[in-house]
Amino acid sequence: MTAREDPVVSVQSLKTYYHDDSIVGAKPPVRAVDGIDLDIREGETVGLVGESGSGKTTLGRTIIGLADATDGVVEADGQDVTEFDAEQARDWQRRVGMVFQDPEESLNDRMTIGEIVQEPLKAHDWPVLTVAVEGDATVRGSGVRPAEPDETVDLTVGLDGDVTVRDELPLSADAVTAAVDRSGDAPTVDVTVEKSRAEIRRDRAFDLLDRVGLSEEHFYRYPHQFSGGQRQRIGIARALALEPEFVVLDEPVSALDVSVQARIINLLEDLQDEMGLTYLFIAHDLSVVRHIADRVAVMYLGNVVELGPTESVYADPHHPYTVSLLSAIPGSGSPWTGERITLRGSPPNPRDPPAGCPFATRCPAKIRPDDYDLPERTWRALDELRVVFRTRARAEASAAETIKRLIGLDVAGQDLRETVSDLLADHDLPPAAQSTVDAAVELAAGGDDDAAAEQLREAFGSRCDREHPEPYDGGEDRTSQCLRQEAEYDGVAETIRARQEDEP
Ligand SMILES: Nc1ncnc2c1ncn2[C@@H]1O[C@H](COP(=O)(O)OP(=O)(O)OP(=O)(O)O)[C@@H](O)[C@H]1O
Repeated sequence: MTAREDPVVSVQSLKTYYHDDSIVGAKPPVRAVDGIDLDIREGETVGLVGESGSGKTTLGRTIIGLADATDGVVEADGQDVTEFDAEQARDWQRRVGMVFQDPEESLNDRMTIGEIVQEPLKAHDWPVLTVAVEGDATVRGSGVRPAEPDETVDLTVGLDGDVTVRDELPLSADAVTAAVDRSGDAPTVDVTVEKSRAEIRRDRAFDLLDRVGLSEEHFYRYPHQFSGGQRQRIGIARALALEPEFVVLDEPVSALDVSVQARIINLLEDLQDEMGLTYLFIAHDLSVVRHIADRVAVMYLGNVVELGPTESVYADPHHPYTVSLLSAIPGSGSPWTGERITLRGSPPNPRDPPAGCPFATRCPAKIRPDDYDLPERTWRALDELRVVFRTRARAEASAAETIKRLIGLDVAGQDLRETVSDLLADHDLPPAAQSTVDAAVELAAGGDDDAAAEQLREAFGSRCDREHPEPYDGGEDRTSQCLRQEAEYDGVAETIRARQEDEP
């Protein structure tokens, strides 16, 4: 669907860190969300992708107020969600919903489907019907209150006592009477609802089950009696119970068979159209969000490294991490025509992220200094050598042991110099580079591993290791956080292709 421009939620410089509870020996916090800017516009679906642990769930939970922000702003209707008091937070909870990945775990097996779907209704004491009266009037009655300006109106009462009920409510106008007393200065309206709130809740649950493709007969059954796809439908009905505007869908189809996935995605799209919903759709790979997302946000180590309209990002990814994710889509669906990119190693520890670009340690398009013309594999060997010295400086372990762990070499009995030459054995370093390495090894052998690492950094270090990239405006509603977007550098895809050709 076409999104309108207004953001429902505007995330600004958001950080969510998890701190250890223990005071003694506390580790640095996990920087799950580490400085994110993201507007989610009314009516759109933003696909949030990235590998496990990149912080997707934490971002979704922080937006809807289930996780505490450490810093930054989550703005909705001009207010900062992260600063809400208890009552405002409760109000916000009504306006947002969340669907979880594993319908098996997220549904309580001791509750019937009817109870599960009604749970949020009861928790929020729903319904208290909002009443709008023509002109200035006082509203009285149990289970009703006057509608605030800009609030959804449940009952509209005319001064002749005529009542109109909002279509979405399971309540007929016959069940509501309004007695208008005009004897005072302003009219007073006494509203009586003949249907109990429990009955309205039950009928609302029936409606919700119907909307998600289940039926009344399922009301008294238990979750274990349903298939995975049906359980996810129940999870969706529960998330929509309070008519939210914004829903976080956290891997809603990842646990389902492929054939079922398509049906659930279709259902979510239909519900979005019918109810005017805005979605944040979390998935770990790009193939799932391709059809449902208007825009895609790619997350890595607590950062949104690329953001843009889905088709545009697919056709021409700007960030090397996006390129690598796209290259992993199996079959002909991938717009990346090069070889699959296998990222080296694993993501850095989010308690201790790199100082520069978060992706620098694994980036297949890392910027290299102009001083030497070396093949990429040699640059990587030099990076590894620097990590060895740094790790050795920190851990005070023997360099041989460190190297052994890092690259799996058999180094038993060898000394530092030998293991370093093993690491660089297949690489042809120009004399100037070789003497820099030799000097660094001497420093390390003399016990000054820090100086050795620093020497290598000065000679062979990359901008990417030092500078955290700012969001770069790529035009056409696109941003990416990669220094390679600057005009002086070759493009990301082009660089990766050239490096792949260099090293079959
Ligand atoms: N309650 C918590 N306490 C401490 N660390 C946490 C907590 N929840 C998540 N983390 C850590 O925060 C980081 C981000 O986790 P998060 O679940 O947000 O990522 P994700 O991208 O959604 O991953 P997944 O797809 O595996 O859920 C991870 O390193 C994770 O281990």
